[in-house]
Amino acid sequence: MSAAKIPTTIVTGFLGAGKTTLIRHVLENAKDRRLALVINEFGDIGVDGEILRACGVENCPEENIVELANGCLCCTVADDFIPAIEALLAHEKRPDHIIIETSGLALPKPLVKAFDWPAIRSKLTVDGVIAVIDGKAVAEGRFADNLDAIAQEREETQTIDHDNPLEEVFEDQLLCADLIILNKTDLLDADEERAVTARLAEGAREAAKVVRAREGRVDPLILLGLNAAAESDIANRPSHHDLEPGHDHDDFDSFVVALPAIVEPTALIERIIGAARAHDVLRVKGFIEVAGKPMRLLVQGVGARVQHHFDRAWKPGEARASRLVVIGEKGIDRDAVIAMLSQP
Ligand SMILES: Nc1nc2c(ncn2[C@@H]2O[C@H](COP(=O)(O)OP(=O)(O)OP(=O)(O)O)[C@@H](O)[C@H]2O)c(=O)[nH]1
Repeated sequence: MSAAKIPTTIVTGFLGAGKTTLIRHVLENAKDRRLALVINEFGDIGVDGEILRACGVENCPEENIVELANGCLCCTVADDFIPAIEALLAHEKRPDHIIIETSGLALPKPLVKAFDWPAIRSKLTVDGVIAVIDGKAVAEGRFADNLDAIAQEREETQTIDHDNPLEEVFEDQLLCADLIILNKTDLLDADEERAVTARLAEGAREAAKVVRAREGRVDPLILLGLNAAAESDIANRPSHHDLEPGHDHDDFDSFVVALPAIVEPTALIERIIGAARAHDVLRVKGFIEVAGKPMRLLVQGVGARVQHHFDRAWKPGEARASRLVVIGEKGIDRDAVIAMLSQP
């Protein structure tokens, strides 16, 4: 008997939108299914994989978590993605469902296309593309272009061209989605939420539903089992890059800042906020050693909104390195950011 295709969910969404948070919620609440994860990050440090491994849930054992750090899955489909999937399928127990977290800068469409390749098509199907949206970032105009103007341009010229690289990535992710999670609703007032919902509905495919969420808390029954077979529906998922080659993450830059152990988290958080404001840092994340503490400090910044908490104890023998990955637009003043973050 030939095995049924394994449903695979692609989770897309701009840097810091809440993809890892959403996946963590799925891991903790879909215990009836054996899950596998493929996690792709733009920066050099595998922070998302670390966070998800730290959940330690039985339905997603460590061997089922594959990390593809330092790259962008959409550009390395053949080199990285296919071998990762083959390795997952080689395990004795096949996963019931695979979840792929793409990097915040990845375009989902090339990945969906890979599911149309014979080697993958016979084994997997794209159950759905889920776009996680940072509602506050949209409300603040982070990806601003007037969606009416975009729709009109698309109608008139069949192309969508923007100066703002953030917007192109955001738009591509939205246009590929079967389901849109409007996340961070706790940061939106009623007017903002109405406006953002309307903009998402305009920018997305007609079939895509918008579901509101806080901390990615959405019932896995809503997220998994969409049966979209997106690989057979690629033509209906327009992209900025359909007519022009090239990829937007050339417009972004990432680097790692190594720090000594800190004494006081608040002072570091203030420095990160200062650097984010002064140099338009898009994303900061990493683990920090706090002198005298047995736990590692997880630091997460999305723009100037920075959160931190101790996520788990350092393991015996584990290098207690303090490293933050920083992502900004190309041309970000790397030295100035490093100097600001490194101040004693
Ligand atoms: N206020 C608020 N913060 C949230 C919510 N969901 C996630 N966050 C925070 O946003 C930050 C980024 O969340 P992640 O889940 O790491 O986002 P991501 O999309 O995986 O980020 P990248 O993989 O770096 O692109 C973290 O500090 C989260 O705690 C939410 O609903 N409300």
